[in-house]
Amino acid sequence: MAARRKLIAGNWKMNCLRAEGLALVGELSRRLESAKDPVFDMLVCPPATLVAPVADALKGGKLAVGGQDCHAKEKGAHTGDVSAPMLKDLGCTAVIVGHSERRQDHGETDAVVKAKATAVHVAHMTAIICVGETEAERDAGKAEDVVAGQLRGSIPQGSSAANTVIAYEPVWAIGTGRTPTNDDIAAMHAMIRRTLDGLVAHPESVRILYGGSVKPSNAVEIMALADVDGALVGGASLKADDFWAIAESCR
Ligand SMILES: O=C[C@H](O)COP(=O)(O)O
Repeated sequence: MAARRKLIAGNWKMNCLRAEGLALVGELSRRLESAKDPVFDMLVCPPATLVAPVADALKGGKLAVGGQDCHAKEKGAHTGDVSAPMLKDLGCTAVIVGHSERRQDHGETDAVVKAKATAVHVAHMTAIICVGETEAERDAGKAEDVVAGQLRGSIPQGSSAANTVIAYEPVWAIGTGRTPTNDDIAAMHAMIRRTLDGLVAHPESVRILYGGSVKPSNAVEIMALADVDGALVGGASLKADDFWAIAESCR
């Protein structure tokens, strides 16, 4: 099996003013730059308002910067939106697409997510494509079918480990303090890996992140599961100590 380097990604969502965000990345960057041979890559995805100052502060360093969303079009009359080339222009290397909060709050369908992921690829960045079932879907025994359907609908042709990361985030685990059992996470990640066969080149090389109430106290066991190649962290990514502890849980 191809070695997959862990990715610890922080999704700040709609949090942080400038001073807070710059202090957070200052601390994380200081730790990352002085870490000896870290076994993980680290990425922060600030709100659109902070991408430029954060990217400027981190320029040339190891801590990468990404966007939380982008428009599918390169430019045009789309008030309030941000395009993939605009994020690239600021120094982003990745963009989260299809987060369940976008799917729920903005009605984003798999087709929309696929178009956005395509835009990210065209702009030469990595698309972090999010998938995950609701609690009702899990209770109905449909979790794997739902996630497989989202993968088939959201992953563009031409995707590979070089431009695509999958993030499995059960909707009911986001910000709730609840997580699936380790067996359930491992089973879902294995299913995702199987489903990637035929959708991406070299599926064994694609990183599959787990997201949903990851914190220092559960990170060691979750990061050790087969086919878990890192984490997409929300709340705990806003505290340098917690986010760093999650990263250090990678072996
Ligand atoms: O993108 C991150 C996820 O939605 C997880 O959020 P959370 O760690 O606050 O549960």
